Amino acid sequence: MLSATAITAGYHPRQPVITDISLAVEPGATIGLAGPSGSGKSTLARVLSLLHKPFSGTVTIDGAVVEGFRYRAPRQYRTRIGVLFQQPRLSVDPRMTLRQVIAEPSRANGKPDRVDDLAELVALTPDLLDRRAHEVSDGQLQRACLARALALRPAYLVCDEMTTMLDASTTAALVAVIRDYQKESKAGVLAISHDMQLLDRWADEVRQLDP
Ligand SMILES: Nc1ncnc2c1ncn2[C@@H]1O[C@H](COP(=O)(O)OP(=O)(O)OP(=O)(O)O)[C@@H](O)[C@H]1O
Repeated sequence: MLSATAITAGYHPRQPVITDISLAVEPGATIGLAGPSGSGKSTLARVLSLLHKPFSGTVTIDGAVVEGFRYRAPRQYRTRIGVLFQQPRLSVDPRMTLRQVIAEPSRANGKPDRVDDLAELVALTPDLLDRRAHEVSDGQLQRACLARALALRPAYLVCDEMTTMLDASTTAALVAVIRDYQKESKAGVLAISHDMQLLDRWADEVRQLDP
């Protein structure tokens, strides 16, 4: 289980964005997270992805309490959590080809890169793999980001407004890829979205963050 317990977090200690929030993602489950803009959904997602250190509270992964966040997060925990963001362009080095983007986590961890299999999984055709980020659409780039997020076969996937920039058919295709991966791997998913219809269809349970 990936869980946050009594998390208080934000960017200024005197003005936390979220206060005393607890949330758990069981293996195989999809938890939706909704709430108005500014309520702290992304902040909570970043804490759970070990990218942001909370002021207080704990994150545990499969029973182990995480002691370090950001660059201090132990690799064995970081690699268990895949992350997808709203704007793929901000999370990709523009000098890289899609092939390099998808291969990056495997290379960094000394594993075989499986780029062709991962590209097929997210329906990226081979000709796209040699293009750079500015030579593909948002949807194609988000497909590459999903392939990158799945590269190390994470036990948990945090999707922060992953589909906001995408059209309905690309959204449906990416959600289907995640569902298939989940069926086969029993991964737990945290899905953040403004789109309640999407969350109702996608998630087993939807949590609402208050303003
Ligand atoms: N890096 C940052 N530095 C300072 N304040 C920030 C930072 N990131 C977010 N905030 C502030 O924290 C609050 C919560 O932001 P957050 O992005 O977590 O909310 P959200 O619910 O995900 O919003 P949205 O639905 O608009 O994405 C907002 O008031 C925002 O301005």
